[in-house]
Amino acid sequence: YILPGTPLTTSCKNVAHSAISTSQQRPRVPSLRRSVSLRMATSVSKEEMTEQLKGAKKMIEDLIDKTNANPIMVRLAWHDSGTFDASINADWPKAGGAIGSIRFEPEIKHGANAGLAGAVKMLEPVKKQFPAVSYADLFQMASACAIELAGGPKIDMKYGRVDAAGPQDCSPEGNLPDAEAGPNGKYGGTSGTKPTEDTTPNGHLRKVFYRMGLNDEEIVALSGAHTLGRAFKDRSGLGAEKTKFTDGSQVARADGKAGIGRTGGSSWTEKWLKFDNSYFTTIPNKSADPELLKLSTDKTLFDDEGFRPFAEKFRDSQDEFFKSYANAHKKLSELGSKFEPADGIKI
Ligand code: HEM
Repeated sequence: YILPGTPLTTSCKNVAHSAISTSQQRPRVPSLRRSVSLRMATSVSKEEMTEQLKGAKKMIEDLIDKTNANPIMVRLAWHDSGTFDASINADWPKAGGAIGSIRFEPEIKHGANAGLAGAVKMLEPVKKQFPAVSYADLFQMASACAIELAGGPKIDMKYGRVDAAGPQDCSPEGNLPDAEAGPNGKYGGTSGTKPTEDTTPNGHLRKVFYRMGLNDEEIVALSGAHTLGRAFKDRSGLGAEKTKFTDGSQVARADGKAGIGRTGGSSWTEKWLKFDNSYFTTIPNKSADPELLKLSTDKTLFDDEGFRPFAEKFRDSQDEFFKSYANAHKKLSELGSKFEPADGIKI
């Protein structure tokens, strides 16, 4: 499932003063005249880029509202950025991260990414209509919009991410976390940029997230994204075919409207299209409905001494959760990204 790069836009307003190249490699040509004309063919002004970003945001918001695709957009963005390895000092984009490489084979075919090709496909019409916006930006934008639309915190996003150019920029398989141990009793493995193998879920989570440069508070806060969404048998193999919360019989949306998209799977929370702190109130609740999902990597947030203070804080205060989540999400959304212009674009 290869999604080829979209042709570069040809708008040339204000190139001289605030040009943003949509290509990573500036052509090296001897004549100034030729250089300018080439740049004009591959660049858009900051103003034009801002307009395209705003247009893309509006289109994404409509798309998510219509399809209830909030959870899968959050998962798509996280699986693009979560490959980052902070210890790799080689040239961009060798360290992985939020670079849009998930749209290419082999990355989109990694086991952890099962189901995400459909999410990339949903965003293709947006890319077509706003071609100057990178895939890396589209993925991260869709996630931030999804959270906000579901009632979650506003995330201080910036845009202008440069896209990975091709399959050669894909991360190796094995950088994302496992929710349960494999048949050998171990989580993770040795195939990613760094081994993440561990016999415990907390040890495994730390190996994965510390590799990204994230800390315990950020691990716990980001895990709270499971307040949205479901696990599916035909993707991760986890959860049930369906539950009373996912069969379409109950309202899951934050605004009380009907509609869940595809039925089935197991959710972590009852209202799994609403972003709130119910993940943290449900996981430790022994009398929570048994049809709700509690994976080993969820339960460890209340068992591990380093994680527990944060998990309890987020259980007791949705405000604290939202504050911490918004900061951690912003950081996650920028891991490994290269921005043009370097300080990004706010819309
Ligand atoms: C802490 C380690 C994590 C593990 C082990 C984990 C594992 C999983 C698994 C097994 C699924 C089910 C996938 C499927 O069957 O379709 C899932 C879904 C999901 N994950 Fe995570 N995840 C983790 C962290 C995160 C983070 C950091 C985020 C976002 C910030 C996130 C967001 C989501 C969302 C929104 C879904 C629901 C997707 C849907 O409904 O289509 N997860 N996760």
